[in-house]
Amino acid sequence: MKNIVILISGSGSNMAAIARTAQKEHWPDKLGVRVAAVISNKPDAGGLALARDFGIATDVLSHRDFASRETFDAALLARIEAHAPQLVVLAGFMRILTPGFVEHYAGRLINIHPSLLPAFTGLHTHQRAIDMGCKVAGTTVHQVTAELDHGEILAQAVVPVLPFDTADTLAARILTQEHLIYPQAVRAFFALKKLSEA
Ligand SMILES: Nc1nc2c(c(=O)[nH]1)N[C@@H](CN(C=O)c1ccc(C(=O)N[C@@H](CCC(=O)O)C(=O)O)cc1)CN2
Ligand SMILES: NCC(=O)N[C@@H]1O[C@H](COP(=O)([O-])[O-])[C@@H](O)[C@H]1O
Repeated sequence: MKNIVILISGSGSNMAAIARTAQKEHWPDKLGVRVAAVISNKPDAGGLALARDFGIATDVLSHRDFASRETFDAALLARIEAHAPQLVVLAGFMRILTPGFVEHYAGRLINIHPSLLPAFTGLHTHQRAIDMGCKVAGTTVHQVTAELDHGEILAQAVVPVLPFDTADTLAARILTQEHLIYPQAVRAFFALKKLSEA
């Protein structure tokens, strides 16, 4: 069985979209792939309850309990390794990961970012797009590298920015697209991996 570990910090709707797709498409039986665990750096992340509803193991490791990014990342890596993942998925995980952590998972660590990278790296992407007068916005699935939001782009989806959009209305429109492209990107990762091993 090939394991996926998903890291979250909040509501976990992208995690749930992946778990729901895995369930609906019978990934464990058909692909030999399963979501083995969901790990949050926030004890109150709503996504933890969602994961439990899917019968997925959950874990919490608060970054506040560590003196440095490096020590947090080392402890996080140990928790992830307990599930021996072939793929680590960041889904609303809101911590910048250290180069050592990223190096360990190079090529099998992905993220979804709510902008059309390379535009609007970092935070508050929706408001920044509105403030700039963008007519389109969107979301990007990318490989995670040490440089924030700069890894190889794997998938993107575009949405219109409407005249009276707020950050919340734009975020909701983007989220709908994220729930479609992220599960597809995860499935494609394993399909490509299978082809490369053939
Ligand atoms: N080394 C990398 N780490 C992470 C990446 C990446 O590409 N390389 N992607 C991010 C996800 N992300 C945007 O998609 C992102 C997450 C968090 C932050 C950030 O500034 N975090 C602050 C804390 C913010 C908070 O706790 O609310 C921080 O870590 O100090 C920017 C972009 C995941 N990690
Ligand atoms: N920089 C990272 C970032 O902002 N990620 C964004 O957080 C949301 C998570 O929602 P979810 O917790 O419901 O999946 C998603 O829109 C994702 O693109």
